Amino acid sequence: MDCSGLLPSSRLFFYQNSRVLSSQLTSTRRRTRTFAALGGDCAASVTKDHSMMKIPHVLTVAGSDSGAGAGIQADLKACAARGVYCSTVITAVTAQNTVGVQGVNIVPEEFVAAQLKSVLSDMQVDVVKTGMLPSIELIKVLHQSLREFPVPALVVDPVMVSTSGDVLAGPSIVSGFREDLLSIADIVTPNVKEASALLGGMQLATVADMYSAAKLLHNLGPRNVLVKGGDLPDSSDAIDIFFDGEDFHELRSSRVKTRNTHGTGCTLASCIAAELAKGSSMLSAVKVAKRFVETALDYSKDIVIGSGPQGPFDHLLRLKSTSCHSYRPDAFSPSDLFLYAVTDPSMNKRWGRSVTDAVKAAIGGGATIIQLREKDTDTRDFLEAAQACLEICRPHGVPLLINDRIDVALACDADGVHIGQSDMPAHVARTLLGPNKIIGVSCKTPEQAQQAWIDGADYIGCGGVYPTNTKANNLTVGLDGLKTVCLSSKLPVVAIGGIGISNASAVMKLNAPNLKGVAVVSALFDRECVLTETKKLHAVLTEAKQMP
Ligand SMILES: Nc1ncnc2c1ncn2[C@@H]1O[C@H](COP(=O)(O)OP(=O)(O)OP(=O)(O)O)[C@@H](O)[C@H]1O
Ligand SMILES: Cc1ncc(CO)c(N)n1
Ligand SMILES: [Mg+2]
Repeated sequence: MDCSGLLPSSRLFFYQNSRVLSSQLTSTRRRTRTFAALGGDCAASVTKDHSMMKIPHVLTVAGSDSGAGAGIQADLKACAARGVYCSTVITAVTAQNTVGVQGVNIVPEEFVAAQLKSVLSDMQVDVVKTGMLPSIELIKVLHQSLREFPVPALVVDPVMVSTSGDVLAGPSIVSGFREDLLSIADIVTPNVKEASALLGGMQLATVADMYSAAKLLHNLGPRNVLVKGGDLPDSSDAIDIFFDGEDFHELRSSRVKTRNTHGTGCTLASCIAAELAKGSSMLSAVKVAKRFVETALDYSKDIVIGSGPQGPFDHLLRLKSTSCHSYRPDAFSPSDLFLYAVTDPSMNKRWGRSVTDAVKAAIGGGATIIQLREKDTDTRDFLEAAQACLEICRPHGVPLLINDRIDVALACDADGVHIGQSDMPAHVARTLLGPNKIIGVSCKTPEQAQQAWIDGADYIGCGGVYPTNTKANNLTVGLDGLKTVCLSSKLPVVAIGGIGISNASAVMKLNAPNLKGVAVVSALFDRECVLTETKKLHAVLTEAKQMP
């Protein structure tokens, strides 16, 4: 199919030769035989407007993996994880899973050409990364497109054999790589089997062989070579050999013990491309990419996806925290504020109990949300306490919030934070924590409540309602102040400050529809039996709720 039919011809003409040079790729040493980039015109004028932002852009030309561990899907995830835009030209659709490759359907040449033209004629691609190129004809199509639409850099991952041993591009492809792509590649990244195939079947069994292969491959024309040793037999480290034509670098990382290594090669190449698009030098791009793969493998070593011998890993380092053990279906429900327990290390110390025992007892008594307020606790101890408390809270579906410390909340993947007026602004916390975490803000006035809403908070903590010893120099707002804040905001409110069994009912009788509960410290934790006190308070609140 001819894609020019899709565009008005004048527009197509307009787009031809539209290129913006970005990053230092263009200013670094480039051989004349690599693609010379053309100067700007219409697209350049767009990016000259300083209110517009040029986004680093990788185009991957690769195959689809239905299991989404490798190929196009790995490339998209790797670029997303590295903060780079990724467009996609699909060369083949594979039926693939953790067992192996069950089928390959090659996309017709004309349609690969059409995809290439669509992307390259319009979008400002910084780096093209190639993966599965299953026929010599497709290599020719790519070569031709890159002539027509030059790009600043080309990363060639010469995909031939997957780690599962399945052939993704037959031996006839070798001449295509050698004749058309290697000479224009800024880097080529074969695994040991692919390096062997590109070198006519050379034996590659040791690290020394990888050095020799890197040198011989460099003679075929790429500016840099990375021979990847992920599949090197009998090696306890994951060793890759980088050669830039002058110096060798032996890049080592510890070998992560995991079955989840499907797509490491695609990910590594995409990550190299992403770093280049951001302006990195080649060696630092390769080092960052290798560290990224190692980190992602280590994070994902225990996850189970599929039943075959080789599983995918988690590029975004997110899946474990949303697994069935720890997933709370609702990010935040205002009814969680009903009986809000706030811990205090000095009270726990006074009564000789650990924070975990305190949290267990509070949940046992009916607390609906827990806030860890570990003032003056070392960061390391705070994090350990938070991790231990999360293990208690999660099975009960009780959210755990961290007071003040966004870093601790992020580190332990807590359910959210509670922040005061002098802590980090709520909108910054929201950016750091993402859309799903709970953010509560202490407010004493309608203005502060308004700001909390604007900043994306989930609830307001309003107080001190009554005088309290827990917080020094705390201004008491009283029931009137609480009511004013409740009426001024759409956000759910929890009342705090000097509230206990004797006065909780009076607070709830305020009858503001968005007043959802009370937060308590001393009334639960400065007592001998947390369980009993929590139960009593729960009963009082339940009764108050039932009153007309
Ligand atoms: N178990 C592991 N632990 C740490 N790093 C690894 C491991 N396995 C592979 N790597 C690294 O991952 C990168 C990709 O290497 P590998 O040799 O597996 O590529 P590949 O065979 O092309 O991958 P695939 O075909 O699975 O996409 C290399 O940097 C390699 O060192
Ligand atoms: C589509 C595709 N590309 C690359 C690889 C290499 O891992 C794979 N398994 N599948
Ligand atoms: Mg591998």
